Amino acid sequence: MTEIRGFRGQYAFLSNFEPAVIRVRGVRYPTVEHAFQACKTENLAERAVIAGLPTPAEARQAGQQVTLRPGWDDMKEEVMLAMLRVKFRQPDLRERLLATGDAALVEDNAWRDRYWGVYRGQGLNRLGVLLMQVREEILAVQLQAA
Ligand SMILES: Nc1nc(O)c(N)c(N[C@@H]2O[C@H](COP(=O)(O)O)[C@@H](O)[C@H]2O)n1
Repeated sequence: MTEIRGFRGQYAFLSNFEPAVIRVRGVRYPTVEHAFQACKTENLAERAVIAGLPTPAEARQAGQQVTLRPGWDDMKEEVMLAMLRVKFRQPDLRERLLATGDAALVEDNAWRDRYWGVYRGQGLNRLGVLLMQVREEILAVQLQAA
């Protein structure tokens, strides 16, 4: 099976750090990373601060310091999936995701994240798995409509 390993270069659009406007409860976030990190808290003031941060790296850092909502660990995958569904509703991004065909999407990373990605060959690759799920969902809708 073909594998897309590492979301860089022509596949950088798969990264949560890439620009993609996401709206959650009326708030505009410039990337999935901003939106995901903001969803860690129910505190609207903290969410607003994250929404306004200039880079996804800063949003991620801010997300480590928010008042964590109860049960976050159990809901984080659902939240990530919801954000990715919104991101890939955008026609250009949807087409680029579909163009990856049936390639395995692997968030191979250098930042030692073995939950959302794979580091040095080991990891759950949950981001990659959720991206493949969104790709399947889009394809299923297209096939139904055909
Ligand atoms: N580009 C990048 N740099 C890092 O340092 C990262 N940790 C990531 N991973 C992304 O971070 C999000 C998860 O954040 P939490 O660890 O749950 O706070 C998720 O979007 C990963 O893809 N990326």
